[in-house]
Amino acid sequence: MTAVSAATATAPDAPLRRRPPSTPVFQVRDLWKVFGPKADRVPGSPEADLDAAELRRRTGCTVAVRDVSFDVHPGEVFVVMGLSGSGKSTLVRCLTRLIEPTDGRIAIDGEDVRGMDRGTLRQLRRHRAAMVFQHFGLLPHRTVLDNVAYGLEIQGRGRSERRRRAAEMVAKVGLAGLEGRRPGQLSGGQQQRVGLARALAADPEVLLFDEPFSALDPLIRRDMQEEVVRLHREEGRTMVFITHDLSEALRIGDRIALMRDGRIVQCGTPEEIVGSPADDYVRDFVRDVPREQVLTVRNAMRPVRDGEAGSGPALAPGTLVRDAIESVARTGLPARVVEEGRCLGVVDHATLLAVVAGVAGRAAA
Ligand SMILES: Nc1ncnc2c1ncn2[C@@H]1O[C@H](COP(=O)(O)OP(=O)(O)OP(=O)(O)O)[C@@H](O)[C@H]1O
Repeated sequence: MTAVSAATATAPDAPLRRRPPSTPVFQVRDLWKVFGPKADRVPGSPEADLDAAELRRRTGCTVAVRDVSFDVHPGEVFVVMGLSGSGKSTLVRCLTRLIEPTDGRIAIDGEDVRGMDRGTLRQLRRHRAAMVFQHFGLLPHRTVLDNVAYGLEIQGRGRSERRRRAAEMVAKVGLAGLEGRRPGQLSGGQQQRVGLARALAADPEVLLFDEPFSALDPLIRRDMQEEVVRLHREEGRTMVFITHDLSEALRIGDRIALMRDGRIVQCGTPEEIVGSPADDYVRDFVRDVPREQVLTVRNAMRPVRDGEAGSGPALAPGTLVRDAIESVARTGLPARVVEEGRCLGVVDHATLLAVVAGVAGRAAA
């Protein structure tokens, strides 16, 4: 079984920067990462538009990230999703220059990352944007508590503070009572939780997860996804999460960047990606998603007809179609979509079925 952990540690007096409220945590503009000889000649050149095999044949280079721009907002779970080889890991490693970008701009809290010297970068990775890897073992001879405290130890925190904070984090991830065990005495899911607690103990502003749960069996995986969502709700910490699993992305993401061949082909909320795919590739990607579990009544409703505004159950615009189906089935009446006392529209059997059948736009027309 694998475990997660985080790059942690720094001097105890390191400055923790606080950004003005509206500044994105990460701002990425026109970012390229090209592997191979003379890589810096590729971005923006005619060769950059060649297909991967031809580019490799002519230049020996691979474009892993291709002219990518996006923002990560404070407090959101931003998911980078795509098939194997689409560039997810390279992109996220570029954010803290674990991989050196070839071209483009990256800012954290408005501060230029590409201009940072080595010391500042180390601070960045340890304090501000900690990476939680899938294959990053816990220390086998240390207890759960000491594993969680490890990052704080390297940060130079005092023993009592370390133990207090580590115990807090162990409880937070649901492992209270197991503090004295060693990693080998834990299940895979429990080991993941230790890794998560270790990352949280260091209190980074952003957690960067690289497929942390992909080696777990489906039930434990689901458990860990819920754990991440819960921690996110409780703490409001910004998270960037890589996955190749669409259902995982839809479950945990506030927004999803869908990558293909190094490009972001669509960036939006789960509802935008499933409800309004940007092209045939995205449409194909989300074809099998149960739409009623992602789309809300705001996008399913039709205009109100005479006499409807005062009857039927009232639903908030953000209600999932799945839940609206239950209301309509239970009452036998069309449901009103109500916001601040105003009826915005109505969902009835036909509009809800149209969502399930994937013909919602056509039915509303
Ligand atoms: N060090 C490297 N040298 C050359 N090419 C690389 C290097 N690292 C990655 N690549 C290539 O860059 C592309 C993107 O790889 P990357 O690992 O970022 O994709 P990914 O979407 O994270 O894939 P996976 O889900 O399999 O981890 C791939 O074509 C890969 O072969």
